[in-house]
Amino acid sequence: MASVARQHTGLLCAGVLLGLLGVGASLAQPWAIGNLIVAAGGGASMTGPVAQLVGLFCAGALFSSLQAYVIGRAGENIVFDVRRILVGRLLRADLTAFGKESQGDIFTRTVTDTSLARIALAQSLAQLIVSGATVVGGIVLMFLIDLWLMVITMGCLGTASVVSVALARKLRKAALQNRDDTGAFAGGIQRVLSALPTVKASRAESREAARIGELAESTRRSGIRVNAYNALLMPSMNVGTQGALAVVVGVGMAWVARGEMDMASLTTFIMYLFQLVSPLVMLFMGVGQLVQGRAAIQRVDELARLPQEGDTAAGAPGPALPGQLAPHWPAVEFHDVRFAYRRGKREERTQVLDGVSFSVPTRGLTAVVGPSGAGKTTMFQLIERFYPVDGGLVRLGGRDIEALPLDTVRALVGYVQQDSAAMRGTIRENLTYANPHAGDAAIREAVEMAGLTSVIAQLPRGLDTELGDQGSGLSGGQRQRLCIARTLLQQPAVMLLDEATSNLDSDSERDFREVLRRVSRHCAVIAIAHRISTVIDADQIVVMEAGRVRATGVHQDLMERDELYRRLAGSQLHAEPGPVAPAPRPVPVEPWAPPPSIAVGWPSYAGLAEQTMQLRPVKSEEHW
Ligand SMILES: Nc1ncnc2c1ncn2[C@@H]1O[C@H](COP(=O)(O)OP(=O)(O)OP(=O)(O)O)[C@@H](O)[C@H]1O
Repeated sequence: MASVARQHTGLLCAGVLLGLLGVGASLAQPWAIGNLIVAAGGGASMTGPVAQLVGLFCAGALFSSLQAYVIGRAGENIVFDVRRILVGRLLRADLTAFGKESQGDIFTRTVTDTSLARIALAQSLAQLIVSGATVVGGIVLMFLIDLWLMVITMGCLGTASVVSVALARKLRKAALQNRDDTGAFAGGIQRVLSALPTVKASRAESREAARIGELAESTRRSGIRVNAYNALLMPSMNVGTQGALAVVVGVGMAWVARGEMDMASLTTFIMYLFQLVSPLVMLFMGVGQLVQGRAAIQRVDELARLPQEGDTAAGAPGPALPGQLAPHWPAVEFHDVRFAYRRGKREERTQVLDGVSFSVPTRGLTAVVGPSGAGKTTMFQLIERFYPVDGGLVRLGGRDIEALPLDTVRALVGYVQQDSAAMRGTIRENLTYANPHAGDAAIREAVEMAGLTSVIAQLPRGLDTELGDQGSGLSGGQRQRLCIARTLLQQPAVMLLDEATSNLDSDSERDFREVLRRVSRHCAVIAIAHRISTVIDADQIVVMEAGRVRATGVHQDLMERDELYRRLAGSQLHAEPGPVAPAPRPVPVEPWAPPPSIAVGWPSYAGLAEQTMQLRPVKSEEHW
């Protein structure tokens, strides 16, 4: 934050300069009043002193309002830059580090803490400088009027300052605690709001209300502590100035009575003392705000230091587009890959992949099956390079993915996640998310391929229908197909489908198998499937168990030689109603011709759609 603030030094300095000019105008006012008293007492013309006074009033008002505007503007510029940088760093954050943070706390740091930091960096800092200058200027002028009255004043104010500094220290600690408590409260709210149906279905409203109530209570307690220290800070200064005023008036009047001081000097001194009260209060208010702001700045800086995805190959030269994936290399290869997740602040390791090796050809359907927790999704996340491998090698088109720019890896690989992530926004925005330049014809065809045409036709605003958070407004199956269409529009070289058929009924699943077959003629499709029937005719099936590849082969082959596969397939194929699954049929792989670029890497959608038009129209939403 400090480095961002430094970029706005010009505006900040201009604000401070205007403030100092305002200070000069205010400090000259008692002197002008002194002149007025002398002129009135001596019977001289008062026009000059009155004009002086009016000029100083106007200049003071003008400079202080200009200062407020300029400083406010600098503050907004600083917070804008900080938020822009923060958002960029959050979106590029390393997933392991990101996963350790509470999203509610991240939200609080990005929105509220940046605002508090703005107040501290711009307003409070300027207030401190300007008020400090007023106090110092006032003290010097008072010193010139009378040394001993000044010593009395400094004694009272000094005592009050010692108390105030001690209070400011305590205030900072309390403010930091309060910011952390507010972050935890926001995290609690975010946690339940993102799972509201689960909360209701589990009848956990009261429990959650109590839990969040406790977080709110902690925030209240630390907030009260902040207020208490804040409340003590200003009066401690006020007591000092009031004490000084009482002593100065008493002693000064005695000196005037004895003829040791003239009335005009005492009046000017007292006016300076009065003038000190407000800047002193502002000074300590500024200290309070700055102290609270420092706590916020500390939290913003911590967030900005979130580790980033390492793009070791960001500037690496060389081929990057699908058209340049060497045809003689497999699309994806795993060589003895080992990987462990790191959990919690202590980075405890959970070994998930333990020497995984297999390869996927540039065309055709590869299915990955295995019991829950075997590491199938993790494998996909490594292909997307969400995490670096701990050992071994993942290759894409024959190249180590660590040596490819991240952007290229993610352009080459399309990923339909297990939980079908859709977002708030229109259906069109969701569809074109990975390819914002997709035209209407391409959208229509991707929608047709994913079997969404009739669903969208029934919506009043069609593609422009707004979806709620996480794509609410569509059924689970429709959301899943929306994500498939989105990935189709991306035209990837490798398409990863994680349980993409889990929400489809058996008729729709049959149609989807047909789509898979079509798509797999144009790119490598890797599909995780719990339903063996979806991938029974895959060109290759990889059986995973406990982080290892147990066997690879085609259905019939695996039925004969792998016990786990036989068990998985046997229980499902016998348990599932409907027609017996067809015998494995190798997919005819079309001769490969390297497409020139990602944009044209796929054949025209028209061709693909023509072959898949026979997708069964959806009769009702329930069927999906
Ligand atoms: N972000 C994470 N942090 C820590 N451990 C994780 C994380 N994600 C997954 N795991 C662990 O890794 C293991 C493998 O998970 P993964 O999701 O890859 O399994 P899977 O085979 O896809 O399971 P399923 O078929 O149920 O989706 C599990 O034991 C899980 O607990």
